[in-house]
Amino acid sequence: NLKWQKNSLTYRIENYTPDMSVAEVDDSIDKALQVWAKVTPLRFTRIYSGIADIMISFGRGAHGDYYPFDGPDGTLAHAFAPSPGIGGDAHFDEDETFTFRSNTGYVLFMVAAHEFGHSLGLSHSEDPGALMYPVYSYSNPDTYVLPRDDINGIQSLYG
Ligand SMILES: CC(C)C[C@H](C(=O)NO)C(=O)N[C@@H](CC(N)=O)C(=O)NCc1cccc(N)c1
Ligand SMILES: [Ca+2]
Ligand SMILES: [Zn+2]
Ligand SMILES: [Zn+2]
Repeated sequence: NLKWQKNSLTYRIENYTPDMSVAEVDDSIDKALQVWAKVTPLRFTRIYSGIADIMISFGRGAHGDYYPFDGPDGTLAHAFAPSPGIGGDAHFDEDETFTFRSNTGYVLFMVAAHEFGHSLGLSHSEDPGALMYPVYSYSNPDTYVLPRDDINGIQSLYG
């Protein structure tokens, strides 16, 4: 499945990382989804039980799928392309240190925004300035603007 066949998607935060407060995780996830909602007709609704399109969880090592995490650094998170079941789900490696706003550790907002690009059907970009570039880089979440390459990518799917 290249993309979601609906514009209204649900998400559920299944568990939390001890690195940040609940409010900071909630805010990071919400802002990361808004990055994509701002430039598409997509709308995200949070649910607190049952199965959401985008199930969000933190885990370490083997965590229930065929893609075990690898300890600190390396893979920070992964997400599955649109499809029923695990499609859209985003998993974050608990062996990383996630932060809210500081640039020590990985800013959860940045990692989540990247992962949700995958959840919506985007693959990696070769543009080093793109959010979907394979390698993490820090940007201030309060002033973050989605790069043109990513806008073009997501609007080619949902524009
Ligand atoms: C082969 C994949 C499972 C790698 C994995 C990824 O791309 N997940 O979406 C990943 O965690 N890549 C690291 C690569 C690295 N350690 O620098 C990453 O930072 N990806 C997340 C990320 C976050 C924010 C921005 C960007 N550009 C990339
Ligand atoms: Ca890791
Ligand atoms: Zn996983
Ligand atoms: Zn990625």
